[in-house]
Amino acid sequence: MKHSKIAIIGGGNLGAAIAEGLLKSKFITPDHLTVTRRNTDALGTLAQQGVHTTSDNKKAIHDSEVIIVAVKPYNVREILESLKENFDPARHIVISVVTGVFLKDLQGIVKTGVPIFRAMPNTAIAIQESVTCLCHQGASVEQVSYVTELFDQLGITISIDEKLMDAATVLGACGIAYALRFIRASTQGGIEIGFDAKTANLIAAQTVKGAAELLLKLNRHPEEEIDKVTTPKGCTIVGLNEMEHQGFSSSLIKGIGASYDKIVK
Ligand SMILES: NC(=O)C1=CN([C@@H]2O[C@H](COP(=O)(O)OP(=O)(O)OC[C@H]3O[C@@H](n4cnc5c(N)ncnc54)[C@H](O)[C@@H]3O)[C@@H](O)[C@H]2O)C=CC1
Ligand SMILES: O=C(O)[C@@H]1CCC=N1
Repeated sequence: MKHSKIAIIGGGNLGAAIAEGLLKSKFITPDHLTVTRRNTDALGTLAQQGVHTTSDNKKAIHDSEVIIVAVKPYNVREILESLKENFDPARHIVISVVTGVFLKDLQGIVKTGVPIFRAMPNTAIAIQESVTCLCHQGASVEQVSYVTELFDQLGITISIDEKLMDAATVLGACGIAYALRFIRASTQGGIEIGFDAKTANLIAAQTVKGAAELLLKLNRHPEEEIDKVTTPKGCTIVGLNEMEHQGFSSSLIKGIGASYDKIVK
């Protein structure tokens, strides 16, 4: 599978981000990658790098072995059903990043026998910093290893039970927006206490990056690192406690629950 050609059906926010990440990682050369979209003008940046861009999904599938489906959940059935006869179970694998659409549903709309993966990355895949949760049905050991290697190039990959895929969507994919909102709020606070917006944003973003790296690189628990910052009677604990009085952790937990309910209910 190593030198397989890849087609991304639906070069929108996530599909284009996956393409960018694949190119940056050099997992694939531009001439082995096709990205489709109804309006291909929006794929100009990829086309300039040598990626095939087209609105012809049938040709994209014909020219590729690995088909990444990145269209909206309400479009996926109609699009895949119209392409059913273009799949060859002996040649193709499908990777769906579509939220809330189960392997068993995909199995019913993709041609019988085609191995199917569900992947849940986030938009940091464009810079090879995604966390991608993965599950599959009907794939060989070689295919699983290929797909894992593909997403490993684009961040970290975690193999999960499909029943956790909705939770992965919320924590990992929606999580990018939650984290960015935290940075935006920090920036606004930073401006109130004296920084210009650009400097405040830089300090807030690098601080979040540093905090995350303390956990990822040193394998620490958040509270262990928080203890090191909270001087007794100091300013950090006063700020943190005020945030908690205002519902900081509670609002985040409730927001995660609300996002989850939106997918599953
Ligand atoms: N945006 C995100 O952060 C994440 C999105 N997802 C999932 O990925 C999927 C795509 O999401 P987005 O990229 O945000 O949506 P999007 O709307 O930006 O992208 C979908 C693209 O599909 C294209 N499209 C529609 N019909 C088509 C057709 N017949 N042939 C080819 N292309 C067609 C649209 O023009 C659009 O560019 C969704 O199912 C979403 O739930 C999953 C994880 C994260
Ligand atoms: O908000 C959404 O529906 C999609 C799923 C994960 C990220 N964006």
